[in-house]
Amino acid sequence: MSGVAQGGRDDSEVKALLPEDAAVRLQSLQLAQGRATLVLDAGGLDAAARAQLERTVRLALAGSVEEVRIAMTADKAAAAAPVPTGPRILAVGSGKGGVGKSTLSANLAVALARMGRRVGLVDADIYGPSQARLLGTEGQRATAHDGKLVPVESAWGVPALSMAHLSAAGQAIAWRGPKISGALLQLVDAHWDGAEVLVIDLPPGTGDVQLTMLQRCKPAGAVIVSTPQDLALIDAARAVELFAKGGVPVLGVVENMAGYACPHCGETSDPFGCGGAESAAADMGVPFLGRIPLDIAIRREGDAGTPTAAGTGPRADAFAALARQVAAWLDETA
Ligand SMILES: Nc1ncnc2c1ncn2[C@@H]1O[C@H](COP(=O)(O)OP(=O)(O)OP(=O)(O)O)[C@@H](O)[C@H]1O
Repeated sequence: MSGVAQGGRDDSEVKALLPEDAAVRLQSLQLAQGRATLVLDAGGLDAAARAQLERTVRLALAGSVEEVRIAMTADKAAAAAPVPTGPRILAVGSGKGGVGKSTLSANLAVALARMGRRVGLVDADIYGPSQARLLGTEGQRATAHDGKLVPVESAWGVPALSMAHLSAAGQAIAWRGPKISGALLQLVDAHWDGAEVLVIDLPPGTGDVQLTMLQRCKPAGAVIVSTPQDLALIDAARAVELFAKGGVPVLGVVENMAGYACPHCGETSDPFGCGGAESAAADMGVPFLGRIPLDIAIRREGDAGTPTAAGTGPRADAFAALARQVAAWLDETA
């Protein structure tokens, strides 16, 4: 479907504004609400050349659209070929950082495992991995076999792979270069033998890792995490849009850090507001998957590597309720 930019310009007119070096690298262009989102093939370009390409595109489109978003893929040829993976991939994303996406990914995986599902966990936050800490596997290192990584086992029935598990194994499998996309693919295309679903904890935002995920890993679905604040919800809407445009069904939005139960008096308050994600999900036309309370015990348990979902009580139940919905979706879409 063609979009229309500021001043009534359509896709082809905007494309015509691009300098030739950018036009030949253009993989896709989308126009919506005055915003142009371009995916450019940056194969063979070093960091300086990528920055220069981005500057020329922004300059060329300035005044013609209100906002320009540019994503660069590393390699056109690589982008064409999907990675064959056994398990179905469930991406957990958020537009904004710090909303509890890693905490939610770990607990969702553990809650699914408790229901008897065979689930693995990939920490796609290449530069800021946190799953080794959340699952209590910090001291473990992944091994490699037949050129592929072997995930580490956690105590919660969830095998996992994270950059934090790789320092030794990285050398053993001849790391395929510094590209972040390559790193992600090695985590995904590993020995996930027997797993029916891989939960992937994505870094926040809509950058290289997300694009690699969409183009090469073909997620079966995505869960979006948001806190109740407006700013987080605006970014959540962007994440929903990114997956929807990539043809990935969005299972729905989870509201994290909703409702603070005071550990002293038991009174519940809503420091970040309440209900924002539910109405935002309705606006976005995606299901609302429920609330996870803001509870200091969830942070403590995460820091201690003993995921909340492995325990009992209302906060574990909140993750179990989410896992039931995901399990139902796995069955419906099998
Ligand atoms: N429901 C919750 N109640 C209390 N603390 C929480 C909750 N969810 C997450 N946290 C805490 O908030 C902090 C951020 O969580 P987390 O690292 O999971 O977020 P993230 O979205 O993955 O962050 P990043 O953008 O850095 O990847 C952590 O200290 C975590 O323990």
